[in-house]
Amino acid sequence: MTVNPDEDWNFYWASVTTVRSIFNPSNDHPRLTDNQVINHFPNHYELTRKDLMVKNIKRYRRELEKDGNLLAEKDDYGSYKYLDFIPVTYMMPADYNLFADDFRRDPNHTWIMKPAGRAQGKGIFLINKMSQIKKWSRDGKSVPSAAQPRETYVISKYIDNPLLIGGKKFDLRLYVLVTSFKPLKCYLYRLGFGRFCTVKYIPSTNDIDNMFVHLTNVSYQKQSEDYNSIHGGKWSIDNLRLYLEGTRGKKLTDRLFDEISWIIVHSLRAAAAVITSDRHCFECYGYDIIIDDNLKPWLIEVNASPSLTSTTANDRIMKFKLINDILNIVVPNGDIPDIRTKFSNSSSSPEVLGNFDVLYDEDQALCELNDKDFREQKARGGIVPLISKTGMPFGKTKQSSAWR
Ligand SMILES: Nc1ncnc2c1ncn2[C@@H]1O[C@H](COP(=O)(O)OP(=O)(O)OP(=O)(O)O)[C@@H](O)[C@H]1O
Repeated sequence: MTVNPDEDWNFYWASVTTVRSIFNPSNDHPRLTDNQVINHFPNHYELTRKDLMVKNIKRYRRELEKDGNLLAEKDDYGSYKYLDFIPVTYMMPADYNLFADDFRRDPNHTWIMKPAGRAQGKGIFLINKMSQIKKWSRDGKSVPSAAQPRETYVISKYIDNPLLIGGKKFDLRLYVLVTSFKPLKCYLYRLGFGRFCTVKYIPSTNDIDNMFVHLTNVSYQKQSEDYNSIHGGKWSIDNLRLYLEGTRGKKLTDRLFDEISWIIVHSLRAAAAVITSDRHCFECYGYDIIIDDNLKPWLIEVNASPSLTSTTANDRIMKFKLINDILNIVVPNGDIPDIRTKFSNSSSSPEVLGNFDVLYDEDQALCELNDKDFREQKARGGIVPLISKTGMPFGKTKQSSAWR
């Protein structure tokens, strides 16, 4: 759809395709006015395409490491101590040799192949033999041409020890609103949920073709004959949290949710270096997180257009609230937006935040670090000040307010 941004609108909830067209410099669109806000950043795909997200997080870690930043410290096995939150991932076919080396070192591990730019579980498959990837490589060779180049895939280490509830695998769908990347300001929604598989998880090598066991996407699970349309295979974060506190204890549960906040903030910081922080833009991302049975969270993917369709009555209420709460933050009081004072007036008061909590506000984080703390941190190796409003480093020592 082509849209003339000069039309009479102030707030646009657009598809990613429309946004691409609006920000495409070769299109003949007039510039957006100061009174127009839109729901995607121009190059959001730096975070929301699977391959680019991984590339940017890897670059972010490398840069911190080069700066001698303590955040990029590694353990004795060479893994990042604090920033090891994405499964080992390679681009295919570009990184084929690197992947092959890794595969040979640990030939019993299962890997998951995913087309970089698709969604809803489409085109995903699991492999645990080198012959399977060779076959994929051979089959693809006949297809690509200059006009239709080969689709990029990512291949990631499969998290084969997911935390199970009732014997089933699940992941978390969390909503994160970003109103600015530079400085970074982001909000976390309290009403996320767990999305469960319909079939019990059996970590057997024979079962790698049954995607009802392995993929938690609702769009996929809906096709299963075991799909329950009353609860839709979803469980609220509050209930999940209660369950985890009951089974694993409060301390470990708090730490898990702190680590999830940590992952979100650092993935956004990684993207902030390359995303155009256009002041007309805000974006609500759908974060997909898998928790393993050691209660370690892993970032699987960030979606630019998380589904707003509802599968159950509760879902409909939650999504209604989500849209309402986003609107209250980005268009406070229903006033005409003005990007010169973008979302600045009231966007942190509880009435405006609704079910959102400010997760990270770079402006505030920097201001609230007093000189002494800052100098001490610098002296300890130039650590980037990533400090919550309470003065505590995010995710490491105190439960962030977003989950209370
Ligand atoms: N490394 C992994 N380890 C274990 N499970 C994974 C891994 N990567 C993906 N999955 C499973 O596969 C599902 C689909 O993966 P992913 O979200 O990356 O693809 P998608 O098709 O883009 O889905 P979406 O519709 O959420 O955009 C995840 O929800 C998760 O259940």
